[in-house]
Amino acid sequence: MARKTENSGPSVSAQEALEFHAMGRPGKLEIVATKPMATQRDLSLAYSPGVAVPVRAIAEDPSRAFDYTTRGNMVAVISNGTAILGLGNLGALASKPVMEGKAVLFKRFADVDSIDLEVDTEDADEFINCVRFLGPSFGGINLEDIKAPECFIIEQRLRELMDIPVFHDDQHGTAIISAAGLINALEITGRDMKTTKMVCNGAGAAGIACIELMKAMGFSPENIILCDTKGVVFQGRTEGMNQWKSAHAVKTEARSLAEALDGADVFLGLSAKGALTTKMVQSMAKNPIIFAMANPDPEITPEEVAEIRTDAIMATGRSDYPNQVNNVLGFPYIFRGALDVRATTINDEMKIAAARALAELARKDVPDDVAAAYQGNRPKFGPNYIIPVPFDPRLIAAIPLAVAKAAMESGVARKPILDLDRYAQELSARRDPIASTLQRIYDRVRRQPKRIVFAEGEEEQVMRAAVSYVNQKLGTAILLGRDDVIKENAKHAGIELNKQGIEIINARLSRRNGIYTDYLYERMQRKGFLFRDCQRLINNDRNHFAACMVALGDADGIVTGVTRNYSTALDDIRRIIDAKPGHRVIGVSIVLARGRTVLVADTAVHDMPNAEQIADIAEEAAGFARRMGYEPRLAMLAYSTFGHPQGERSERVQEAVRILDKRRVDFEYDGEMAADVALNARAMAQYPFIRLTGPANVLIMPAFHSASISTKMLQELGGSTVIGPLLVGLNKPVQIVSLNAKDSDIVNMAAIAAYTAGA
Ligand SMILES: NC(=O)C1=CN([C@@H]2O[C@H](COP(=O)(O)OP(=O)(O)OC[C@H]3O[C@@H](n4cnc5c(N)ncnc54)[C@H](OP(=O)(O)O)[C@@H]3O)[C@@H](O)[C@H]2O)C=CC1
Ligand SMILES: CC(=O)C(=O)O
Ligand SMILES: [Mg+2]
Repeated sequence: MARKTENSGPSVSAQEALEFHAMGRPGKLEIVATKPMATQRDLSLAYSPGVAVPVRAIAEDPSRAFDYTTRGNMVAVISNGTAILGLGNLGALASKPVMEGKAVLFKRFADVDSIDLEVDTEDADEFINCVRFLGPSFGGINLEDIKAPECFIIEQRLRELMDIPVFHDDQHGTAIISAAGLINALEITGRDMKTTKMVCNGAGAAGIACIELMKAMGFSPENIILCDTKGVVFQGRTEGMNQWKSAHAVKTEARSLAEALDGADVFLGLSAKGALTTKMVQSMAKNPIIFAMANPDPEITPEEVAEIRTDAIMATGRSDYPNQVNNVLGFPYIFRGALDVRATTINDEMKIAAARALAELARKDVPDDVAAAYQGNRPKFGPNYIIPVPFDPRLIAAIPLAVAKAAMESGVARKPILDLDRYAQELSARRDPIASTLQRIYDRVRRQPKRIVFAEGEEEQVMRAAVSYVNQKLGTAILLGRDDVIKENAKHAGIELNKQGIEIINARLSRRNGIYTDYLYERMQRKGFLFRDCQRLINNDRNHFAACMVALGDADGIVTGVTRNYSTALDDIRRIIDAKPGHRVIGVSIVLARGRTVLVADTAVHDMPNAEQIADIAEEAAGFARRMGYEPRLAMLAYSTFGHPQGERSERVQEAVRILDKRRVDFEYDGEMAADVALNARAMAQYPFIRLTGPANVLIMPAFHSASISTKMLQELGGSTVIGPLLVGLNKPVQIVSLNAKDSDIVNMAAIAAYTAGA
């Protein structure tokens, strides 16, 4: 039975939420140029006089706007803030964080560019008049958080006036996702749509759209009873009615929700917390299907249902129970498919196709690389798994493909896709693997929380990271430092440390101090260290103390580095923690650039590795790539490609390749090659004998300096995100952040340390 999952979704404090939105550049998105803007020539092309040429071309043929402007991949998220989430009418400006949030989810999940527009009027005509003229700017319009019944009028009029998709997500997104869940719930309980009896509680934006879609899918209108605050919407009712409710009024003797539910198969809740009672659930048919989707609190909790029935299939809108019906499963992918065929609208066929594709995905076996998105529990189609989770990486290929196909078949695609297999591949390439990798890391740590030492516990960003670590239910955060200094600094920064899961340890006062000193002395006595040197290090140096904690099992991992440079911190740690037997300690950086992720090694440890060491680094990096969920394709990089031009440094890399050949390793690798050949399929095609099946996703650098210089340049000049270097190959999990690391970097590294601490 569906119960709240332990170590469920992250809980965040109000302070964290505000800091998240305020940090760096306020808000959640920025505009980035996709063309160079560096030279006079660039400016002449981008703006006057060059820009006049596409202007004329578009004036002659409007479809050219898709070739020369952002229109084809750009969606506006538009609201007037009259029904912000479940918070009510708080106005256009207050809705901006939600709309910015949707804009970035579009990008994150489906690589759709998006911008939020908040329109400050509650008058439907004014709103329509404002939005109707925006068509030239966008490929689609996502209306959001506009209250019923105005939302129906607004959407209907804009659909008539505009030749691009206009889609109110609170209506249709909800309808599509709940339809997908329902298709599967019916299948599991052996029901037929035509004869299934459904009661929908809530006759607003979501409720009305849901039952309209259900009817379009095959439910019999006479089997669906709609209820609102006044009870059943029956034919002849006059109180609290409007034309949208009237359209679904049925002939029935039932007047209350309780009466309507007697013997019903399905309850769809799109109303309010607590609207469904256990008594009503008791009266439903065998194997009842209960979707209690009110947010944030459902109409009835899964626990309440479980108390009285064991045969129910239960879904909610929340992430902390199985079967989450959430619109993020839909809108990015639905628009992706619609944009890719330049659809004029999102019609019922496309909605139904999305719902069916979503439903089908839940019935498929979950492959390894997807199982991780499910917190390591490989879900199996059944009552507790009727719908995929938002982080399921298969969604990006499955849903847009289905939507695009339906658009073509129903005649609303202006640019049909001829090669659908190729389209499916292009869709998969859009997925951002590191985001799902980090999510997987967080999810697993949540299931197996770990004690992580935050060695520089007196630093403000470290304290914030520790709080975030605990709030995200990743485990216990141990702050090393002087109790009074930590508390004073925390007070000054407004950080609340007084919570379960945060421990403060003062090395000098710790009862383990003597044991750690003995341990360090044992290891260092023949390396020129006196006992008193070791005592001083344990008392004064937090890295040494932290490393002893981990070495002797008092903690699971360490994160450090904000007050020491990388190599000093690593030297401190290496006095106490060795390499894993048979492994080499290396640094791997994860580089995310334009939706692409590559791992780069060795970015931390070996200054000028010899051929044997380069081969070891390659093996270590390939193993790490697999642990992160990538099938490695390694390029052994040099300034030359397959012998040209010749030089001693390239020969070393060639030798490393021969060593890997002899070792008969079980991953793809080749080299030596230059970075452009490794990363660019066209450049690679000039070498038909190459053994890589595609562009490399792991780059093995010939030396530390090239690794360090290139990753830092990518970060500073290329706008790439670089995570790491992550330390790989140590016997205990330790991660060292950079001197200027932010709290979010520190938490990521703490989570990675916890993840590599294993089960
Ligand atoms: N899980 C998901 O993905 C989503 C969930 N929702 C949830 O659905 C609910 C409704 O949202 P939305 O349609 O946008 O809101 P609207 O304001 O448009 O509609 C609300 C409807 O619910 C009815 N209602 C409210 N309280 C009760 C009650 N106690 N018993 C019966 N009916 C009630 C109202 O009745 P009346 O007409 O008489 O006022 C109205 O018909 C919210 O809780 C929202 O969180 C919404 C979108 C997505
Ligand atoms: C989920 C959503 O869109 C809402 O609650 O409004
Ligand atoms: Mg909404």
